[in-house]
Amino acid sequence: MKKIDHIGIAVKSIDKALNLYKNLLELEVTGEEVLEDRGLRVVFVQVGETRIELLEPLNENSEISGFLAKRGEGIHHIAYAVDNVQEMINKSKELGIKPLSDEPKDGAHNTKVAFLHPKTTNGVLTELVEHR
Ligand SMILES: C[C@H](C(=O)O)C(=O)SCCNC(=O)CCNC(=O)[C@H](O)C(C)(C)COP(=O)(O)OP(=O)(O)OC[C@H]1O[C@@H](n2cnc3c(N)ncnc32)[C@H](O)[C@@H]1OP(=O)(O)O
Ligand SMILES: [Co+2]
Repeated sequence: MKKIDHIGIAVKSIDKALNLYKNLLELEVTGEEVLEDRGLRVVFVQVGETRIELLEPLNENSEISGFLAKRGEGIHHIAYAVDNVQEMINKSKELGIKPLSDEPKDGAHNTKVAFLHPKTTNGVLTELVEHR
């Protein structure tokens, strides 16, 4: 599978952001999911073969709170669909790219995910996604 799985966008309010994606662009919006561990509310918007992932903080300790405080709303990460996240974590280390965990973690919609540190990926926080 070679495609961009989704583009993550940090927003203050998903409901307000949907004015663009739903009301203007009339894209299909999937059900919301709450990721308590990450402190996030997440909604996906289908765009052809890929998706936009809208990320809203549930609290000030969420995984995107620092980003919103420092940079404001905007593109947060790009996620690539891969066949095996664990293999990609191992391979990234061999290539000098720094994974943020040694093992995959749970992502939205029953996925396994890993992130690569933006300092080792040209300033772009990069996510690897494996659909179960
Ligand atoms: C699960 C779900 C799913 O898809 O299924 C998701 O996407 S969850 C999506 C949300 N979850 C995650 O992102 C989890 C993984 N992310 C992280 O662990 C962290 O956000 C992190 C390690 C990338 C950055 O955390 P940190 O505490 O180091 O934050 P800092 O603010 O100190 O950032 C350190 C340096 O990285 C830069 N930086 C931080 N965040 C980003 C970003 N999103 N894109 C590009 N650069 C970034 C900062 O500007 C700073 O650069 P400088 O030093 O030059 O100022
Ligand atoms: Co994501």
